[in-house]
Amino acid sequence: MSIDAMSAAIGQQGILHDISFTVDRGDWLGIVGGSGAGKSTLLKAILGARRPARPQAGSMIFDGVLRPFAKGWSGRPKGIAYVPQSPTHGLDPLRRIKWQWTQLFRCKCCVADYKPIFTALGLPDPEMHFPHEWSLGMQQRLLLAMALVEEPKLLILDEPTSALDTVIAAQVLTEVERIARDKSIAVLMVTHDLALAARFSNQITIMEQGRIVESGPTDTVLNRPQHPYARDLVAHRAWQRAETANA
Ligand SMILES: Nc1ncnc2c1ncn2[C@@H]1O[C@H](COP(=O)(O)OP(=O)(O)OP(=O)(O)O)[C@@H](O)[C@H]1O
Repeated sequence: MSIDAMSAAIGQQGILHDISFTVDRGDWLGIVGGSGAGKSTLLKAILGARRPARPQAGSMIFDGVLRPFAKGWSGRPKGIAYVPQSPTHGLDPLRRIKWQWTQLFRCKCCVADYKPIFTALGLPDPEMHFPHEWSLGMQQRLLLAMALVEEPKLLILDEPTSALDTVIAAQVLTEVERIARDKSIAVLMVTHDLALAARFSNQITIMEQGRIVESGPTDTVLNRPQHPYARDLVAHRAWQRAETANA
């Protein structure tokens, strides 16, 4: 998948400016930025949303199809799976988990047996449970499982560890990494945590105020950041690691 020269605005206010990047199948691109950098807006545009920001220029190539952003598209393109930041945005609170799982197979063509992926992500059998009877972390893992069984070509993760403790987060993302590698899935992960992005991504893009300010292989971004904001992020990550090591 590649994005070329994309921009988007809310009314007269520019939100995204000249965004370009590529993520190939089997690769993992981490998009890192602070609050308000435009990360979620970018993901929404890729999924076809035209609100709150309206894409104005640029194009996306996914699965060999060129899509100009200005024309827009209705609905998430087939082959893209998306895990939202908040599990409450992805699950129906009034339906049992098993029912929601079954719907996946009615609506989409995906692998049928949930047990291997549930086991791999540390989830119990859903039995008769409703989403609120599972912790937020379990719900987030459930959404990951639902995304992975679609066997997408592109998996989009919006702050995938926000509801997970550090140990579970590492285990779950390591499992996602294994599955993505096995199935040649391209992963696009948005996070404010450079250390997390560095652990799983082979490419990193850093955004500030709607613009890409640094981009490249993870080692290069970490060892030779050029932009002042990227240098700050890298320095902060080193501080985080030192704190963790001293704890
Ligand atoms: N519904 C909205 N109405 C007006 N402005 C909005 C709306 N949603 C987002 N914005 C603005 O768009 C910009 C980008 O927001 P966005 O949510 O994409 O940032 P983000 O990088 O995902 O931040 P965070 O990490 O805090 O979720 C911000 O300046 C924000 O104020």
